[in-house]
Amino acid sequence: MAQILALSRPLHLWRPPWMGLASLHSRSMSSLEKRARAVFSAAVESVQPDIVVRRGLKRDGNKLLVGDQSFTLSNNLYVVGFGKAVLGMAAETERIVGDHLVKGVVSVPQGIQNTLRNHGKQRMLLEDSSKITVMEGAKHNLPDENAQRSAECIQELTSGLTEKDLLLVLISGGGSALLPAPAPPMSLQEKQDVTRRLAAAGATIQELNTVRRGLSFLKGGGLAQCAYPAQVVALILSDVIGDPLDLIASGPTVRSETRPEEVWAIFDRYKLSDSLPSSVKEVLSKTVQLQEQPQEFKDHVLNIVIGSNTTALECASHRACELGLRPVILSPAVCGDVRSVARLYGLLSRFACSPGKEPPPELAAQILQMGPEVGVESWDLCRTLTVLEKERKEGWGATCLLAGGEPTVQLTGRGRGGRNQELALQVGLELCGELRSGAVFLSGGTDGQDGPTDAAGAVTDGELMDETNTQGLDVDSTLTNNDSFTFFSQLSEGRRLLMPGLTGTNVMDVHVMLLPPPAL
Ligand SMILES: Nc1ncnc2c1ncn2[C@@H]1O[C@H](COP(=O)(O)OP(=O)(O)OP(=O)(O)O)[C@@H](O)[C@H]1O
Ligand SMILES: O=C(O)[C@H](O)CO
Repeated sequence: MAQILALSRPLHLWRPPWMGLASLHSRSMSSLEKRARAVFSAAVESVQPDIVVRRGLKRDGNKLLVGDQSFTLSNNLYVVGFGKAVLGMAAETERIVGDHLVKGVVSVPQGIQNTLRNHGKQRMLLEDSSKITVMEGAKHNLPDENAQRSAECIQELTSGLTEKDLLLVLISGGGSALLPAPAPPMSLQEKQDVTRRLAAAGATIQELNTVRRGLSFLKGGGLAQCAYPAQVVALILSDVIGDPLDLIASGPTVRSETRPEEVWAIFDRYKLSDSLPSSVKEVLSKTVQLQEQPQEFKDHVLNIVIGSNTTALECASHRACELGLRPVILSPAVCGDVRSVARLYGLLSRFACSPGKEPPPELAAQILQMGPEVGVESWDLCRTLTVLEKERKEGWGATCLLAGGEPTVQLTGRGRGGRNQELALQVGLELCGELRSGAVFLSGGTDGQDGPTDAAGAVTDGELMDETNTQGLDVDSTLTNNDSFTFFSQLSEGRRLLMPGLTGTNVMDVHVMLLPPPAL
């Protein structure tokens, strides 16, 4: 039972008993902060490329077991892949089924082999004897000539397969830019310009990839079409909310019914329709005759998600239990503006930690009202509130609230930062209200990068403003300039930054909020 210290400060500076003096405070906070970081590390570890491939591919002699299906291996195996995590996926695939592998081609980000080597991630690299050709490209995540050559090699390999062959397709985030195949007569440059303008206009990944599918002959099921009549098995590491098979890397193995009018509607929404090259209009004017697929064509493709944000949160939850925390998963689909998401987390921390027998009655309604704004379903919010209420009453340990997704930031400045660092800062401000509950918040990108910075995210708590004011930093100008990386780099020598380095995986962002029990 925590020692109850006499309330020797004005109420607005009140701190719960477990925080006590500064030295005790830093120790208890470092304990909570260390555990938040450990939970995040467990989340990232659980979706490492080798681990997800081992989870998705089982070997039983000459049988390859994927999901509930079994495929016969007889030196008939081919591998293609494209995405930021695909090199590690290919390395593990070759360790499992390399004895039946004829050949393969993977399209991976420019410079990734050196980066992984420099990060000591040898397990994510192919052996010198590998039968898989590694092709690097798509610098800065933009489709370029190198990536186009990779796509041509992948197309050439898949187009030559027969019904006796088995094609493993490894797919992860960043795959769209690594498999560029503009439908003629569009040029790569024209496709690149359209993609860049749409992203700059604020198009969501769903909109972006719907357009990409409409303008590419390999996306939207085109790759599976090339491989027919070979058996296709796509192993997918999802970096899109809801794990939509037809949108992850623009669904090259998922036949999509992208109609021209869908694409035009997106161009109209972002006011690009009147400034498109004629080649785009020509591609979209070709009426795509979507014949009813023969059943055997549908049967020849198996798409399976082998890792996602949900996977990461479930493993984070187990780690939280091991660390003496009580986990509750809110949702893997958090989205919307970081300010709204921060507001939700602030309300949830008050609901869980405000002193007294019951939470303030108005909080539950305010929290439920925010659901649509941040992409969280009402039943997920109700379930979470029920758990938080129950844990208030039992109050034997801190609650570990887990969530994931991909919030957005309206960029108004030219500073250096990322959505995870900006979210952590905004939540820190929420936690600095009159209730100093001792809550700790962490937001991190599972790929180890947050925006164009070396940080994955940051950790904040109710002491943030005291620390900031003591060190003379200015939060308002930081937020106006979207300069969260500079802010956290300067604050306490950067100790609040999350710096795991390149992780080799990507299942969007993970949010961890540790909520100590309320004082009675
Ligand atoms: N200075 C900044 N402050 C806050 N957010 C920023 C800043 N610069 C960029 N961003 C946000 O970061 C997002 C890009 O994040 P990031 O580079 O981590 O890629 P991503 O969305 O994770 O995609 P991928 O899955 O390919 O890594 C942009 O959508 C932008 O909103
Ligand atoms: O490559 C892409 O399209 C994005 O990472 C979404 O999967």
